[in-house]
Amino acid sequence: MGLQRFAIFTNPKIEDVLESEVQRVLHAHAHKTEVRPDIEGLVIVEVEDVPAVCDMLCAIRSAHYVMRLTAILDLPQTTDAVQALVRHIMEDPVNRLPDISKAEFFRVRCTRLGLHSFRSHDVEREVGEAAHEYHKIPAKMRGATTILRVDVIGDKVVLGVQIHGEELSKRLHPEFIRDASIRPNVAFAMLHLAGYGEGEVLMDPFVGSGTIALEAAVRFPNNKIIGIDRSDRVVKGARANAETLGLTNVELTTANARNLKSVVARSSVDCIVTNPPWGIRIGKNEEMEDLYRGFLASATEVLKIGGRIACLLVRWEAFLHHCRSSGRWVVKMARPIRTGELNPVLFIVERVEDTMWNNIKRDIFVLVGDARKGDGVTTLESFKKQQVAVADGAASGEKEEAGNGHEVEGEEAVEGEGAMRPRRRFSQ
Ligand SMILES: C[S@@+](CC[C@H](N)C(=O)[O-])C[C@H]1O[C@@H](n2cnc3c(N)ncnc32)[C@H](O)[C@@H]1O
Repeated sequence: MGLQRFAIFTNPKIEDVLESEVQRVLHAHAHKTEVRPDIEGLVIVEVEDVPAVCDMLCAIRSAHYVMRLTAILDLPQTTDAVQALVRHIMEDPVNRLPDISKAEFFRVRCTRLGLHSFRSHDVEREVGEAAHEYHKIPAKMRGATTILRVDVIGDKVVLGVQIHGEELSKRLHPEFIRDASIRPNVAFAMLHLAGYGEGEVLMDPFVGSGTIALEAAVRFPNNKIIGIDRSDRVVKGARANAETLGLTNVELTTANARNLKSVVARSSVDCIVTNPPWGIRIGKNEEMEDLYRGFLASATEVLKIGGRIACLLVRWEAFLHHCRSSGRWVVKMARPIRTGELNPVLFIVERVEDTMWNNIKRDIFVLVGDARKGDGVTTLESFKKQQVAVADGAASGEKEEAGNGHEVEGEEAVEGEGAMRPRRRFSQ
């Protein structure tokens, strides 16, 4: 049984998510996986060429598309780069031109990332003409099931034959898609990075065409998934997508993301995964800030303690500011994900115990105790007085003693049954 190399593309900066899914899905069949640091978005897998392998690869949800890999070439650094590339391919067509000899029709697709003096369309046209000349097979723009790929990523060119028709990441929008929709493979990565799992209630308060909610509903058919959008038209479109896909575990409702309590009970949601409006074309800074502040305040009410928000944002400063200043959130991750020409940042924040507690903790000390259990803390003023007493105790060398005996590192809140004691000086 021979080995075959496949090139799998996703959005740049989530290659690690793709690689781990490839390893899980292909399991023992994958001999080697490789993330190429010089080619953004690419994972290469060397795999046993068994019949089921293509089906397994097409089931990978963090992939945009998969190709049987023919060659990786350097892009000629000349003014006629596309023509020079075609000449280079045709010097050794057996090893460089993807094999489409059995196709009835074909078309060439090019994804281009980086700064170049040509367009994707130029590559598609020039390589298409050369392949047609060589294989004597007609090209067809619509309906061709054989897709020869020539992807230009920076100064590298990846050549191969796509092993499926439509892009895998077009799977969730059979009826309706918005301009602002993200791809399902990005939705998969957001859910994965948020640690969303079996049995958890998920909410997307800016659901749009439903990408994130539908992706979660496919993966976790027994979970409860709630999608909200303020537009009736959009909610109808997302419902149509869910119905066509036969998904029955998604509730889609018209509502405002600033008032999530109108849809779900307090502390009933485990995870919010969403991409709110980015305010690229419209939306003043203040409007976006106001929206993010309102959404975070509302999320605070419906999310359980320990629950997470995964939020993909372009103008993220206001979101981060509100997270930090409220004291209710701990930032777990900030990771840019390339989507088209933009680099939005995926924030993952976790809902932590108590506002007053965390604000004060940030100022001076982490204290042992739990305000909710009535450890003598009722108001901000009384809490501050205790701080002074505690600080005095620390200065005089009073011994630390945690109620539950757990050592706590860094910024984590300290929980326990014991009296409030100074644990660790804080700097932020
Ligand atoms: C960027 S789109 C979401 C796209 C979605 N993730 C998808 O893949 O289709 C943002 C959505 O938020 C909705 N929206 C804007 N403000 C809102 C608000 N205050 N409450 C609820 N939805 C809102 C818009 O109608 C829009 O559909």
